[in-house]
Amino acid sequence: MDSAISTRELTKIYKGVPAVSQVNLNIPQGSVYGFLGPNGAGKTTTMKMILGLIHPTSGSVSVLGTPMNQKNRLEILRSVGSLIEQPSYYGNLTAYENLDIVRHLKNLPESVIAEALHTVQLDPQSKKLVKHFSLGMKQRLGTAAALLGRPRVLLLDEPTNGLDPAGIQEIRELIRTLPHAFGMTVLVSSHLLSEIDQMAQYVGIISHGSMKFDGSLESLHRKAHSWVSIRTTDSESAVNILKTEMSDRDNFYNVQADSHEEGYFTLNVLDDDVIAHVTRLLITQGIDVLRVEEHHEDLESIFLSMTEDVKETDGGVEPLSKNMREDVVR
Ligand SMILES: Nc1ncnc2c1ncn2[C@@H]1O[C@H](COP(=O)(O)OP(=O)(O)OP(=O)(O)O)[C@@H](O)[C@H]1O
Repeated sequence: MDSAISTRELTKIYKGVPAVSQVNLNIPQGSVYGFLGPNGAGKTTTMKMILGLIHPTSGSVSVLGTPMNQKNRLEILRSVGSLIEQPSYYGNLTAYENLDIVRHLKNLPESVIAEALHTVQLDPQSKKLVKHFSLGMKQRLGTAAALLGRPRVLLLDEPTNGLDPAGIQEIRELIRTLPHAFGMTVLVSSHLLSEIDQMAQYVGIISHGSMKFDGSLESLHRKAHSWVSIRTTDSESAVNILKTEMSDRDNFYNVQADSHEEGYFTLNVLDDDVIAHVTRLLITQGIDVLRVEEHHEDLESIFLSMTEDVKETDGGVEPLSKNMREDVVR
C-alpha cells in the first residue's frame, strides 16, 4: 500500500540533545495510524516536522508520495489538515466565525464550514461564542478546523486531551469513521495504547525520540506473550519432573516455578496436546494437578516494556528495548 506520509531518518536535535532520532514512519493511505509514546517522547516534534512547522536537523518527509521541500511545502500542505497542541481560537467570535477565518486562510468556499461543523456535531452550537465553550467543544472546534475542505491527510496531536469519557468516545468514533467517510488518512498521537487500540489499524511507538515499533495493530497484538500457570500438590517436584522428562523442549517451554504465586509453576505454551501431556506426566508420577490457568500479556504491558528503559527481571535488571527494536521496521 502507498504511504500517505513517510519519513526517512527524521531527526531533531535541540542544543545537542536529540528530541527525535532517525525516525522512519510509513503511514498507509486510508488508514488510522496511532502514534504512541509517553510524555516527552517526541510525538509533537515529529508531527511538527511533518507539517514543516519546525526544520528537521536531518532526514526527510514525503507526503502523498512527494518529498517535501521549502518550495513545494505550502502546495503539499493544502492536502493536510492538522490539530497540533491546543487549538487556537478567538473567544469573542462564534464557532462559525472562527471557522470562517480559517477557511479564508485556506482559500476554501464558505460551504465547507457547515460540513465540518456537522462532522464534529457542533452545528447546534455554531452561533455560540467560543469563550462559552467547554473544553470538549473547543477540542471539537479545533478538529472541525482541521477537517475544513476534507484534506486527504489529517494530523491530530492528542485530540482527546482533557476530554471527559463521553467526549473521548465521540472524537474516537469520529476518527475511526474518517477513512471510510472521506477517504482520509489520519495520524493521531496519544499516550494511551488502549485508546489507539480502539481506533487505529497501524501503530508507531516512540520513546526517547526513537521508534520502538512500527507496524499493524494486529502484529502488535501477536507480540503478546501467552503462558499457563499450573497449580499442583507439589510444584517443586513437578518442575523437576518436567525438566527431566521434557528436557529437549525445556528451553522452549521455559518450565519454571512461578515467582509470584506459591504452589504454581509456569510454562510458555498454550497447546492442548502439550498441556494434556504435562498433566498426564504429573498424575502418573503421583502429583495431582489442581488448576491450569491461561494468561495473556495485555497490550498496555507490551507498550510499557517497549517504552521503559529497563525492566526488572528475576535475574536482575536488563535492558529491554534492544530486543524489541529488532522487530521494529516493516
Ligand atoms: N523547542 C524546544 N527546545 C528544546 N527542547 C524541546 C523543544 N521542543 C521539544 N523539546 C524536547 O523534545 C522532547 C520531545 O518533546 P515532544 O513535545 O515532541 O514530546 P511529546 O511526545 O509530544 O510529549 P507530550 O505527550 O508531553 O506532548 C522533550 O524532551 C522536549 O522537552
